[in-house]
Amino acid sequence: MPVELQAVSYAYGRNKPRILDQLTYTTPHGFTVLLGPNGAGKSTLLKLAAGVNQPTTGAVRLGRLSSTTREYRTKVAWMPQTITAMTGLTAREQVAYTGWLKGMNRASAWEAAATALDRVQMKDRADTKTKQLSGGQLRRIGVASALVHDARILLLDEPTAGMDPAQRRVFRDLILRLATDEVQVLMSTHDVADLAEEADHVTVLTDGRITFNGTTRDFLAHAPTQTPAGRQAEAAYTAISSEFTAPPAH
Ligand SMILES: Nc1ncnc2c1ncn2[C@@H]1O[C@H](COP(=O)(O)OP(=O)(O)OP(=O)(O)O)[C@@H](O)[C@H]1O
Repeated sequence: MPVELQAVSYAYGRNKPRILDQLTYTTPHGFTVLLGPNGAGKSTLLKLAAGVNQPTTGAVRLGRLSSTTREYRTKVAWMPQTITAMTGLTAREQVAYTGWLKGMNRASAWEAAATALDRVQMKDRADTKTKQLSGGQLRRIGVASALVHDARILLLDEPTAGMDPAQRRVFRDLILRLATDEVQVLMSTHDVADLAEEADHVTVLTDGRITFNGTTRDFLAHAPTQTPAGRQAEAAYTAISSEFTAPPAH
């Protein structure tokens, strides 16, 4: 079941500009990458879909459930751009804590944390204090925290930012495994080349508006015909971006 943003507008406070204005969007099936330039509103869209922020006008729903409800937030997981290592907690404790915050009892959260750490290949770091983990490892803790409570929708905000190419490859494989028939993954990224070709869907957000939303195949079809293999996603993204910014023909 998808998340639906229904004519959603959002501003960070009264008298502040609207970052999103009457945006309507349904999260696609499978694995979707959310692309767009800096400041386009990707994080804002993900926070609204996660129920972390509430729209100024419009509604965010998952079937019958409104994003204002606690039940909604148990079905949707959000990984923020910055993962905070909690002082004094081990990796397993930090992941279990997230599960508990999402309404699991202590024993189930503790067991689920071990499984989630295993899925992100961090089982051997379960007893390490999160303050001692590298940036890439901490991001994997972020994904494990998103996985711990069996959410149906995973919203990941630039999970590969700051990773080296080898870490990105491991991460990409992990994310590809996460999207299943039952679980949707919507992930913002600037790694167009790395991820867009692997996704089922691509959504491009420009200046708070959706400028492309379709299958990866349709997205890649925007690349000029002579584009070499391996450069298709970047070329398609550039073409879509310039279509949007091009002045109207006279
Ligand atoms: N907490 C905040 N208070 C005020 N303005 C904010 C806040 N967070 C974001 N903004 C503004 O909202 C707009 C959209 O920001 P957002 O972080 O959603 O974009 P983004 O597409 O995720 O950008 P990036 O790719 O740089 O992460 C920007 O103009 C930003 O300055």
